[in-house]
Amino acid sequence: MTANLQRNVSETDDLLRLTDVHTHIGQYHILHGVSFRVPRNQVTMLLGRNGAGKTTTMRTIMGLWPAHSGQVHLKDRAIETLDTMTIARSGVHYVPENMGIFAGLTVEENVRLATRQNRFNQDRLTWVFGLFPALEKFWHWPAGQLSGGQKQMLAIARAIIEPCEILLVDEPSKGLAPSIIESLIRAFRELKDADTTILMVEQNFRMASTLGDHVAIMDDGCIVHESDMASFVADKDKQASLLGLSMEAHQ
Ligand SMILES: Nc1ncnc2c1ncn2[C@@H]1O[C@H](COP(=O)(O)OP(=O)(O)OP(=O)(O)O)[C@@H](O)[C@H]1O
Repeated sequence: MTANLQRNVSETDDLLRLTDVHTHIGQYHILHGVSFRVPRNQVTMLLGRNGAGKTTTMRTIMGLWPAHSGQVHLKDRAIETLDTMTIARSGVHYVPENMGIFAGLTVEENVRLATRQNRFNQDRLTWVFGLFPALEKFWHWPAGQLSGGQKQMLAIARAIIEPCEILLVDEPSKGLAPSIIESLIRAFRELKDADTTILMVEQNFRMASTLGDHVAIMDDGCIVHESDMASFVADKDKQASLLGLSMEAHQ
């Protein structure tokens, strides 16, 4: 099957799709016509050098830095003109790079605040505890006292405590020890097995290549490559030319 044909067949099952998106931050034109797809029930990795525009893309999808032009489709619905709250309510949940947790509140309070009606669905909470047992253990601790890895787990738990269509996660492995990264990889794998669609920005190549099904590479505010992860991992020359030494643990 040719690449084009493959693309046409699978395009019908994109959960999220960006088409020619331009974003300005103040006077700066940051995204220059970004187009890529996030297939349903897959993990899509958004990779690229520092300053390529990955976080800006995530924030644009969430409406935090609205697109100046272009389209963002969630299934068949155009969401690029919606406000952030409406986008989140439509099922697009975001774990920002700074994690966005409240250090002075307990783990429980942090997760409770992320529920729609200030109460837990017990089955969902049990599922989250299964993914991140440390959160159950430290349920009544102030979030500020958690380790870096546990804070990341709390940030993800807040994003998945309510069912979502797609989870956006910005650099979850940043600053974490290898053993913690391995446990995050296991948790994301379980999420994926539970049919969660994920778009992730990641600097750790092992995490990106192990978890990713699909990959989009950014450079200077544009997408410069998009393919399935397996063929990108197999093409060492392409990795070197598009990513250089920008990723940790590059193989
Ligand atoms: N608030 C801002 N005001 C002006 N320019 C900004 C702002 N935030 C980001 N930029 C610029 O936008 C470009 C893209 O930044 P962005 O954070 O999206 O890149 P990134 O690929 O996520 O980088 P990194 O991997 O370092 O996090 C960079 O040139 C950055 O300097």
